[in-house]
Amino acid sequence: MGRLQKILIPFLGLVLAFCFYSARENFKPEMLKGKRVIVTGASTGIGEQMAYHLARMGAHVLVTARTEAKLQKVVERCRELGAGSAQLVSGTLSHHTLTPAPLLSGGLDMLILNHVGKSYFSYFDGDVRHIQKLLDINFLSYVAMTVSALPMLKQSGGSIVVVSSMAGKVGFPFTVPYSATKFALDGFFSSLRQEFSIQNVNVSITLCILSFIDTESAVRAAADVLQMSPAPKEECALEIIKGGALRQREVYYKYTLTKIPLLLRDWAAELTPSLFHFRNNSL
Ligand SMILES: NC(=O)C1=CN([C@@H]2O[C@H](COP(=O)(O)OP(=O)(O)OC[C@H]3O[C@@H](n4cnc5c(N)ncnc54)[C@H](OP(=O)(O)O)[C@@H]3O)[C@@H](O)[C@H]2O)C=CC1
Ligand SMILES: C[C@H](CCC(=O)O)[C@H]1CC[C@H]2[C@@H]3C(=O)C[C@@H]4C[C@H](O)CC[C@]4(C)[C@H]3CC[C@]12C
Repeated sequence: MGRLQKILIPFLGLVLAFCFYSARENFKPEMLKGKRVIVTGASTGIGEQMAYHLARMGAHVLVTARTEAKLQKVVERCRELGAGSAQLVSGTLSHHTLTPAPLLSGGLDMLILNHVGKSYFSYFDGDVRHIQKLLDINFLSYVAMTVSALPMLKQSGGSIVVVSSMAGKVGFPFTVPYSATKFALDGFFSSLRQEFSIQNVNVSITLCILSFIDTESAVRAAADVLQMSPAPKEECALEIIKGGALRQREVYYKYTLTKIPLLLRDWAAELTPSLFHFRNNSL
């Protein structure tokens, strides 16, 4: 890396950090009051905490996961915390999943795609079928739910929030299948965001790039191997909601060194529409 880059990259990072953090001060919890929000993967972990934050803000919350008993407890807690309403839909999410109907009868303001299938934190074992299954749960079901929810979100001028990972922006060892699914999310939703911008579709897409978070599944899988402490899931959940409510393109949580060079790549994406000739917003 040249001398100029050694000066430029940290400086750029500081400038962007200022922009990033100053925007967060515009968030007000009342932004979510009365809003209709679906949170997937909300029976535990970050999704469960997002449901509770949304409940405290007075949102109408619909939570999904496979384990109905856990979801029932989350719904009860949401009602105690002041949710406008709290509902659940239980079942496996896969590529043919449609967005849960109950809440959609009244419309939808925010779709938070958060669920994740079980994977391992060790060397890739060559199991292609596992990757196929994980792509279905972690990626294709996100696409299917987005397609199904889009008419409602266009009507409300709503938001899509996609929970991804630093492992979906940078190749880490021991996360090969999982990382492939998270990179796919970046490709699909970052490209879709560019099309929404060209076609003036008033639906925001927020990609959330998370570092190591102290959920039971992640700590169990990786705490012994990693040289870093996991960040709190409660704070992480709130940062995701803030980013979606402020219609930010990307939310990074936690802020780590690997973020700075990534911001340059994010900027590069902004230049892509200028590479095309458009006639009335179409090719
Ligand atoms: N924790 C971390 O360190 C990091 C997490 N992330 C991302 O954050 C998000 C949440 O992670 P985290 O809270 O740790 O995950 P958890 O394992 O704690 O929760 C996963 C959720 O997804 C649900 N789920 C699992 N399989 C399916 C399925 N086939 N269909 C529908 N729902 C399913 C689970 O409920 P049930 O089993 O009842 O279905 C649960 O509610 C994920 O997208 C993850 O990739 C990103 C970076 C770091
Ligand atoms: C070590 C990484 C953070 C480095 C940085 O912030 O600069 C972590 C970033 C993402 C983590 C993985 C992840 O996305 C969740 C997985 C969930 C699994 O259940 C097990 C753990 C993870 C592979 C987790 C491991 C640490 C990260 C790669």
